[in-house]
Amino acid sequence: MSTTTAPPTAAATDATAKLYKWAGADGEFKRQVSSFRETIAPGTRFAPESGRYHLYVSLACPWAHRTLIVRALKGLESHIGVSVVDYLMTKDGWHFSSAEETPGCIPDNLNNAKYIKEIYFKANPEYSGRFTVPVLWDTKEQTIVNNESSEIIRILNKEFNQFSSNPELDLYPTAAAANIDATNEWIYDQINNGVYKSGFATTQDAYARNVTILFEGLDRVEAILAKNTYLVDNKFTEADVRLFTTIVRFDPVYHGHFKCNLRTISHDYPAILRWARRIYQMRGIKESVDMVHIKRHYYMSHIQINPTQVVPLWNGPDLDVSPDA
Ligand SMILES: N[C@@H](CCC(=O)N[C@@H](CS)C(=O)NCC(=O)O)C(=O)O
Repeated sequence: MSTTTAPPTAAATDATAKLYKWAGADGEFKRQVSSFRETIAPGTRFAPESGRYHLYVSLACPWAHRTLIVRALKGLESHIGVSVVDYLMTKDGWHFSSAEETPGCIPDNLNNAKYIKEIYFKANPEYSGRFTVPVLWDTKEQTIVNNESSEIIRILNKEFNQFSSNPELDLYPTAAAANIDATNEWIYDQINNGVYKSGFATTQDAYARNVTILFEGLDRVEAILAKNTYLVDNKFTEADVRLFTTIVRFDPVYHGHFKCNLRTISHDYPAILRWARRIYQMRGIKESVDMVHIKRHYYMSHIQINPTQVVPLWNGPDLDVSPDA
């Protein structure tokens, strides 16, 4: 098979053009660096307050899903509001729909935006990056505090304990911080972002390299979870949350849509499956998993890789089964 397939320039559709914008000239997908990187802390411009901050999320997006999970685990639902975009990403990006139009959606009742990009322009009229979710919005300063999920989950974990119904849960304990950071690094590169690097690769070489590295990462996780209940120090931490949102999408989406098909979680990774079931069954987590949004988003939005927009039937393994079964 050719390893140097050229982009179909003349016949390129809008969607195809977008795909090639995501991948570099070397065929490798490059994820943009997030641009709003403030934190929330007492005595600063962004002080912790109940009802002041708002999350803009997609139920489909694994990065946004992390923030919803931490919000639920920490019991912050009545202190931090949420708007949920439609699963379909159009050429103007994420947009809002009513719950009647698309069940699960929560329109933007704060800024009355129709598109997520309006939130970015409200925060910075000169903004020129991608319009990604999650977004942590400050209703007082009328700006975006942060749009990087890995930082938002640390903010939610630590800065709202006075309002939290579960303040004793610490997903990033100091004693485990170095191990969590080290684990996050390779799991992000090989797995969380690895599925995208496989699925959005535009050359055979880039795809084959990344999919191989991805499965080496999953094998490494399987070996850890065969001996441990959780990824780091045998305690449930943010490292587990960050991986969970990728694993829950793996068989129903990444295996087919992103061609990550060397193995499945269901059949080939029993320890990962057991771990995923344990997490899925924690309080508040299964309610955050919306397979309709997840499957339709990927299969219907990325028309450059699925032009028919047909969505496969299978939802992946049954995560309601007891992890000890
Ligand atoms: N680094 C960001 C990545 C967020 C991200 O890439 N979100 C995707 C959805 S899964 C998005 O909104 N993409 C829109 C775009 O790139 O135009 C984070 O972890 O928060």
